[in-house]
Amino acid sequence: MEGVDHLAHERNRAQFDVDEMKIVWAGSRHAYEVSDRMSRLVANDPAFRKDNRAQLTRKELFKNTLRKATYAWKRILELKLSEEEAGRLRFFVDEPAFTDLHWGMFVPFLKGQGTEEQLQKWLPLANRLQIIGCYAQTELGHGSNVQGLETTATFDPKTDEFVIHSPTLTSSKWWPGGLGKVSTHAIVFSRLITDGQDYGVHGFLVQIRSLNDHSVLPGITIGDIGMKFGNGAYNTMDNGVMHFDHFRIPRDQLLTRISQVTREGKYVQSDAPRQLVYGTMVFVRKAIVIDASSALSRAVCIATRYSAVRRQFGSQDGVETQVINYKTQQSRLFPLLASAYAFRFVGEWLQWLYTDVTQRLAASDFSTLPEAHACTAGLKSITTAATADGIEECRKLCGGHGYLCSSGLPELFAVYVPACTYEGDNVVLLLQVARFLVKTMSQLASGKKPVGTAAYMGRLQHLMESSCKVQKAEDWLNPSVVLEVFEARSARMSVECAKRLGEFTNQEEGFQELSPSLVEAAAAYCQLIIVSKYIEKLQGDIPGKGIKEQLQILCSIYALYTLHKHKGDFLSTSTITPKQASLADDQLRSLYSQVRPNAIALVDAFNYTDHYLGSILGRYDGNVYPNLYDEAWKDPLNDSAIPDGYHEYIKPLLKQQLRNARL
Ligand SMILES: CCCCCCCCCCCCCCCCCCCCCC(=O)SCCNC(=O)CCNC(=O)[C@H](O)C(C)(C)COP(=O)(O)OP(=O)(O)OC[C@H]1O[C@@H](n2cnc3c(N)ncnc32)[C@H](O)[C@@H]1OP(=O)(O)O
Ligand SMILES: Cc1cc2nc3c(=O)[nH]c(=O)nc-3n(C[C@H](O)[C@H](O)[C@H](O)COP(=O)(O)OP(=O)(O)OC[C@H]3O[C@@H](n4cnc5c(N)ncnc54)[C@H](O)[C@@H]3O)c2cc1C
Repeated sequence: MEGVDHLAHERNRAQFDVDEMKIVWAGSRHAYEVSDRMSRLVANDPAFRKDNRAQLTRKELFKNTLRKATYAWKRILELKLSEEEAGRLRFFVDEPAFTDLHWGMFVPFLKGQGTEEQLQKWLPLANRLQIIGCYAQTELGHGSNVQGLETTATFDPKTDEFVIHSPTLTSSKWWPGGLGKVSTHAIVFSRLITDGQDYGVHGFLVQIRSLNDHSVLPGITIGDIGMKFGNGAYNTMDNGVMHFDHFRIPRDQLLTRISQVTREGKYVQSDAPRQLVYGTMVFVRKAIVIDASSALSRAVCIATRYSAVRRQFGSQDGVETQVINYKTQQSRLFPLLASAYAFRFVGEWLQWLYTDVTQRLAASDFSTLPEAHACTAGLKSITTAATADGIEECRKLCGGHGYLCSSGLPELFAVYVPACTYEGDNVVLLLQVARFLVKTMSQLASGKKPVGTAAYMGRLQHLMESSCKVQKAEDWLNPSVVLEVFEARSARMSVECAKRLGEFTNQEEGFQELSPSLVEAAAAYCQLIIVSKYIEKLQGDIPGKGIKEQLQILCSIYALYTLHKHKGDFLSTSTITPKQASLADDQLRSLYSQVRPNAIALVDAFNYTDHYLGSILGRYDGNVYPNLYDEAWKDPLNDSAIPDGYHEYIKPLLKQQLRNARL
């Protein structure tokens, strides 16, 4: 029954204007129009077909990715797309490729660390893809510990060059995407050594392959690091290994916005903090938070549509029940739907914070850098962990069919999970947030007023003594009650950690010992940010029929579900009583019932094409079964009724059994 909308009855139940919600989700009418246009452009072009990825060998897969990435670039030039349009086009092509690292890390690092002269030389080449760059920071022996990197860049005043060298096996660059087979250039993080002194890690621009025949330059060894988790998935990317043997580059290829080496070999540092060398990581972590809402919403869209199509067990009128009507299904699915919206809005805020800090840095105001680092690191950690778990939960919500590649969920999971590791392991990043909190607490004692997301710490005494006012379930719908409860829980966990840290004579030893609790306090702070930014968003003007009401319901679900999941924190800090926790659960159930009639429309608001979703279970028209059935026959195993290997293995086996039976 092609052409029939099996979910039409669900769409007719919606109590809000879906088209207006699409604009809220996209961030603005302009952003919506760009996304909508780019997603259709990709979906309607057969060159971007992706449904066969799981069946391709690594070599076929990789070549196919090169074809798509270069074709996408050709279309970008032909259509004269803006930077924004080009970014959205690449997003909807939905295939990790060398271009992600070129545009996502190489170019931003150049822009952030290069001087005007360096930008004039390199940026036009990079912007026209006349050179292709990657970001070579991580090594075989060190990833998290950036200060522990071993590659050296030793200045040779005789030739006015840096000598890039990998002194050990563990100093080999290991993981950079785009390095293995494609990039012509790399940002290579190396320890700067001049005049016998080691000045720590700096970024160097290094040409690694010939621009004539793509051969690796003499003195460098490069390869791909091998297959990664899942079929298809992230194997479209050539994550690479690179070893240097005294490879020479000109002195002006040290990217020198924060420090320089003079012709004589003197190291000169600017006034800017050296942490600015980590600036690209802040930029990408912010992008990863926004990306988390995309990945989670995609999985939720599939699971929600399929849950409305799927029926199991009878009901009184003889029609089987849609699985979306089971309270357990709702209690697993709707918090993920709410989280997708919550991550979207915190991502919007993070974008604002990033723009703000960038403008301040340009004016040599470094005061908000620690907060920007803590927020990007912490929110990257919380949102990627919840999204990875959420995608897997969506697979389970789709029962057996969720395990088929044609559901789109296995590949989405395999592509997504490394987000918990890349751009900073999630635990390592939460420990950075914990350091920020401990520092903020200690500065309180010296009278420094906390600002931004830590401003609530200024009301510490009140938050330590306040008691939650909830008496009935509906009281949990009051945003100021919810906000204060999250503030009190976060403040009390931080105070408890600080108090216990004070019992150690050696602070660093105490930090190591208490790190599991510190990570929990850091997570509480990040969840508070997500809840508070969502509440702030609702205080603004949000036009459109029923839009604000739906967003309020989802905000309450995100907050109360988070409270439910971390009940132990709220109870052990005496922020709420067991009775209040149980009232929160009552309120949650009631909220789930309010989401139910709007569920399909709320996922339609993501405006994903069937091409982007890549899922038979998540099809817009809900016509799942015939398509699932047809898809099975396309598997190469079904090319013939008798499989390869029958004559070799199965036939002799059956013959043997027959002989044994006769004996
Ligand atoms: C590309 C995407 C775009 C695509 C675009 C296409 C469009 C599609 C859009 C989709 C987009 C997404 C898609 C994703 C695809 C991704 C592909 C995979 C990419 C993966 C790339 C990578 O994977 S690339 C390697 C990343 N590798 C790390 O991530 C190492 C972690 N490890 C550290 O990050 C540090 O090493 C660690 C721990 C802080 C300790 O640093 P440390 O040793 O120096 O130690 P300390 O703790 O002592 O820190 C000393 C002081 O620095 C302060 N500080 C520290 N960091 C700071 C910072 N960043 N900014 C400011 N301040 C900072 C700190 O707060 C202290 O401040 P204070 O002294 O005042 O207290
Ligand atoms: C798909 C993918 C793409 C990548 N792309 C790039 C790229 O383009 N360029 C690039 O340079 N790198 C890249 N990386 C590397 C990535 O950034 C690192 O793997 C990441 O930063 C984690 O570092 P690690 O591997 O050293 O983990 P480790 O630090 O070795 O982590 C191992 C375990 O130790 C724990 N741990 C480590 N330190 C501490 C601590 N201080 N306290 C408590 N626990 C700790 C961690 O929590 C983790 O459980 C990529 C990685 C992946 C998976």
